[in-house]
Amino acid sequence: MNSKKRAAEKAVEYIQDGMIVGLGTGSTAYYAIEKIGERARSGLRIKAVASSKRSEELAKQFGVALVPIEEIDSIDITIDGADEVDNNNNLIKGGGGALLREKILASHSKRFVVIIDESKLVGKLGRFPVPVEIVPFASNLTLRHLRALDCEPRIRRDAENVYITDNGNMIADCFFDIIEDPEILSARMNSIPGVVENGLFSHTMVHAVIIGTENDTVKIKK
Ligand SMILES: O=C[C@H](O)[C@H](O)[C@H](O)COP(=O)(O)O
Repeated sequence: MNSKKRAAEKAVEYIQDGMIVGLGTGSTAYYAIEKIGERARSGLRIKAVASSKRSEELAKQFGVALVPIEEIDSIDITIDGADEVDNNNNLIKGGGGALLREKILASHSKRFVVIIDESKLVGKLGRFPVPVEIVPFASNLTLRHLRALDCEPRIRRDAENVYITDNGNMIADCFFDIIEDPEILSARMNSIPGVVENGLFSHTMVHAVIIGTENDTVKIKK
């Protein structure tokens, strides 16, 4: 079993009967959704909300019952991947373009469990570009504001076309070197008119990080 799958399956052990479960997005979250489907077929009764159209499709494919997000008040547990995790459990997310819905789910979750393999661990964030969801209107001007934060922003493209999120927006991937203070940077980014949300997730949201290792085990970092 690969390390992403190992981390995902460990996280799914936290799910209990009757819970509302947030489904993350990406190649690691895929294994979690698959495992939840397996447990549902063996009798686990849960309802799920998805952080992307892709994860919604996967849930249907694996037989995970979905509930419209408008019908819930809170989420018991959300299980999701990350692109980078620093020493303090701050995250960069959104490599798969789902950061806005993911952050909404995470912020309403009693437990937000992050599943990664060891390659995602860093001392300080910044090796991976910070994805920032921006509205298409005046995106050139929004990029100017982002550039003033000492990064090189690039509009994400999907082969020939500009990548469009599930919310109809664009993603600016912002290349930094090292991010010294993710909380301050996140606040600065979100104060720019035209920015909808950014992919920096504060450690204060994170209940645990489950790391699948190469040698058949998982480590849990709190
Ligand atoms: O938008 C996508 C998400 O934030 C993913 O959770 C993140 O990019 C990690 O994805 P993966 O598990 O495929 O590395």
